[in-house]
Amino acid sequence: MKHQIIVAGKPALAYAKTGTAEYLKRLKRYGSYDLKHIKDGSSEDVSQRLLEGSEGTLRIVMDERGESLNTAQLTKKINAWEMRGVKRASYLIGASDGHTEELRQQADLVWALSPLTLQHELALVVLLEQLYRIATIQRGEPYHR
Ligand SMILES: C[S@@+](CC[C@H](N)C(=O)[O-])C[C@H]1O[C@@H](n2cnc3c(N)ncnc32)[C@H](O)[C@@H]1O
Repeated sequence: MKHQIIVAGKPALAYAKTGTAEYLKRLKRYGSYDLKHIKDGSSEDVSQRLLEGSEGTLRIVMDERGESLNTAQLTKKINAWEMRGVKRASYLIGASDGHTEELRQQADLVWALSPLTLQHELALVVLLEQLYRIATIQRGEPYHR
């Protein structure tokens, strides 16, 4: 399965840029993980861009109100999607005002990394670390303990 991560707004925080670059570099060994930044704006505009950008893919909407899953549960879900023949998944990170209800309704999964509201670039780094962790679990490598 190919993974694309779409984030609203340009990268601005130095620590997040470093973390993002580190996990994207690590993920290269494991498959296709593409990061796209889209223009920031109102919740409605950003959600519309996220909807369009993820057209035809499995949609995972990142949102603190979503389902709380541990890493093993997420790994199982990704394995099941791959078994079902899903070719592309999109992980959608919103802007300061969050996602519209319409976008949440169009999601295959609304996933909360935690019940805390995270700055969107920090949410991106946590998401990438989890995707890396899941990729190592799928390969049977010892990163996850
Ligand atoms: C600053 S947050 C937006 C908060 C906004 N007040 C809301 O109601 O959603 C920006 C984006 O970061 C992501 N995000 C923040 N915290 C998250 C969490 N705990 N789990 C998953 N995604 C999160 C979401 O995609 C969110 O749209």
